[in-house]
Amino acid sequence: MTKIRVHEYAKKVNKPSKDIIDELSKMNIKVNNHMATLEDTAVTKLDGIYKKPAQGNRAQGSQSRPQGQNQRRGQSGQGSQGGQNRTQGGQSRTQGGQSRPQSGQGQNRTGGQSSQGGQNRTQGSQNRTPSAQQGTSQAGRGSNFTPKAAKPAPGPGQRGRSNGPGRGGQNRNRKGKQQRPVNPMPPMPKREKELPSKITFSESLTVGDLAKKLGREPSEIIKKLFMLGVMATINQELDKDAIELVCAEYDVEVEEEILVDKTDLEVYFEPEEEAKKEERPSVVTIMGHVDHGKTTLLDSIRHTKVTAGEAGGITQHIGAYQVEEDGKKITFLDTPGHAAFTTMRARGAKVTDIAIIVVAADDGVMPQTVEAINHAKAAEVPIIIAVNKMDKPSANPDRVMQELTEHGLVPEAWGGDTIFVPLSALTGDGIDTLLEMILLVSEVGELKANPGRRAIGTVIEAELDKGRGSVATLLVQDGTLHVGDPIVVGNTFGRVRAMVNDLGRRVKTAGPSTPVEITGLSDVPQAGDRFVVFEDEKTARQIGEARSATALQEMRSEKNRVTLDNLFDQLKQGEMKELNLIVKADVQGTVEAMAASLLKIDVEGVNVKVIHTGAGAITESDVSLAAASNAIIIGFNVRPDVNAKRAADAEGVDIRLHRIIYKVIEEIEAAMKGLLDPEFEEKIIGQAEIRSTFKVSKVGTIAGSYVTEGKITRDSGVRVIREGIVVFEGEIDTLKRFKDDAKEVAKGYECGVTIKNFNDVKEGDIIEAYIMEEIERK
Ligand SMILES: Nc1nc2c(ncn2[C@@H]2O[C@H](COP(=O)(O)OP(=O)(O)OP(=O)(O)O)[C@@H](O)[C@H]2O)c(=O)[nH]1
Repeated sequence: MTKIRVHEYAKKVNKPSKDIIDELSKMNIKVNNHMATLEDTAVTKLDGIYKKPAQGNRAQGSQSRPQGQNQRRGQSGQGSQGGQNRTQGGQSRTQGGQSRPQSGQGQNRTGGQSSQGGQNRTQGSQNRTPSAQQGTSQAGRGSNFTPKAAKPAPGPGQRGRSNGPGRGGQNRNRKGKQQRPVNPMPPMPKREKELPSKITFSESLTVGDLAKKLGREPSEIIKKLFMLGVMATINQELDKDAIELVCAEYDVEVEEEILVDKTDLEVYFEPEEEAKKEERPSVVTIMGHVDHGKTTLLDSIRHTKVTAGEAGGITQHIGAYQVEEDGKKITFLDTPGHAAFTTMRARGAKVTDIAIIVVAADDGVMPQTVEAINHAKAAEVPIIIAVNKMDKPSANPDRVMQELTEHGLVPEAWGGDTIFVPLSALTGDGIDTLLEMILLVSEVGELKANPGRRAIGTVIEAELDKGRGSVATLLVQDGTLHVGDPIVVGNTFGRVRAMVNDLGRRVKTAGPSTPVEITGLSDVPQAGDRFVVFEDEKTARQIGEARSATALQEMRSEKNRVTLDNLFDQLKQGEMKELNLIVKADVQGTVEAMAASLLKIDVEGVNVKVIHTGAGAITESDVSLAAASNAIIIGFNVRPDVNAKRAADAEGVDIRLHRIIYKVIEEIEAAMKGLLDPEFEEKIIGQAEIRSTFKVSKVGTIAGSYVTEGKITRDSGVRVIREGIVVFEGEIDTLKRFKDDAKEVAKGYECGVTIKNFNDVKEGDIIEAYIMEEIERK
């Protein structure tokens, strides 16, 4: 009888593998993970547990979505009865409250204050664990002054006073007023001021400020501090401890307001309460070496799984797509290659839950396979190895396994825990198993999100579309995105005007792990940018505008990227020992040839390192990889696409475009030696129309002209254009306004021009003036 694995058993009894593993550990049967095989005895024991309840579960399970969800719920708190879950949530919230005492307590307090102040306050002080602790420690520390402290131990006193009448908070004001006349003249009137139940501060407060917040004289606070062993003056900044000590004396709750930078989108990515979370599809990235079949695999998965179910659906490449397997969804990021993965990571966005690394069985582990593995490991993302091209006669999966073992990925067949799936992206064989494995790994990962919250997520792709304006594919990572939502995406903002899913269908909402293409943004964001939905458009606009302003500023101040122009300086200053290059060319052969020649460059011990190569246009991912690793991009017979260009400008990444290989090598060598010639770019500054000509002996032909555009300057270069053809190119000899020499003549004015070594000007000719501008060094 063949041994059954944990996950297989789990599937059989319709339970998450994790449950099975837990049960096994209760039975003292040790298993490493869900891939472990089960002894017959273990199976029998498990059967004892699962055979009966399994039925019940199944019945329950079948109500909604299959397995996972129900199981998981069952596991955490018996299913769909929100009540229990919620209770749990409450607990976790309280827990959360410990780290930030405010939240939970704050609620109690506020509620309390308005209604029955006294009671709640008591409750509040019980709750106030952290400060209470401090209170005790302080009491301990300064036990010698406890009696004194007890006197103003104003808490009770205060309470007595304010609550004395036993009426609620609503009387407070009146009470305050009543009290004044009662305590006629004597001490300080402020004494009568009622203590607040709670004060807030951020970072620190001066004694004066604290006094104000407490409605007490600064001298009183200073005295208190003195009794607590802290010598302070009115302008002294008090730290959190001191503030809490003083407030504890007054029995006033303290809340430290953590100053949140509202424009920092990361803030909104704070973890959610567990209770509201539901299972969400996993997000998968496919990586691997060039030509190992990433694209084919992505297409193959998509075609077998999507079009089958969605007859007539025209798949649309929006940068990600979803397929369904076993009734569960899986989201694939459609931009293969770890550059895309790096883009996200370089921006701090953790998008991928599982990395599929494709290795061609006939080619084995290649440099980019290793890179991909390293990327996935660095991101702590579980890896599944897809051993591709199994249909080829030369396929040698054992070799792949062997080679990967050297990189710490040991197949479970050999006692390790890495999942290897042999498949053929071309024929489709093995793809189902791959999808099953993905579901398995995501099940173990317990991926959850709360569809009820406002959406947050990451930009997968974005571009400017002629007709639709800014178009961005967003991956909703938590919450649900709705049409009409006010949204901040990276440094842009807007309202979600329309949403289209990966099947090209218009949708109104998009839940967790769903990719959608949206329009309605004010500008084009960048891949890897975060997005956050806000409660109203005004907030979104404010935050978006603030972010774009800071981004602009940062861009201006950020000049330390390596470029060929500053390369020599950086090398000289010893800032760099290595020159990182990314090489893109039109065909793979050229890429390799170029990379090889570049690696041969040897200038004074500086290492040239080609960190990435590829055939095809320079993409935004190349740029972000360059930005992340301070590299220069070299393009041979290729151009950056629109997004790449924009990203390069924004990130200050140097892209060098060439058509001749030795020029590339020469340029890099020259740059390393500091011999790069300054680069100039022609800039057309104006145009004039010749309206009449005068021959003047000794001077030549003067062109009586009218400046129609821009300006003509004395030192500009000129071209004479006749019927669209350049008939002469040279320099201005003289430029006059009436009789006087002019330095420049602007649009709308007439002038007389003579051109050096050219007298054949004719009426109707156009003089185009240009200057050569040195390109700004980065
Ligand atoms: N025989 C066979 N060929 C395959 C298989 N998968 C992919 N190929 C072929 O391998 C070549 C490269 O496949 P791609 O999917 O373009 O590879 P890639 O990894 O996306 O390549 P890059 O985009 O250049 O990084 C293509 O000619 C595919 O037809 C497979 O399972 N079997």
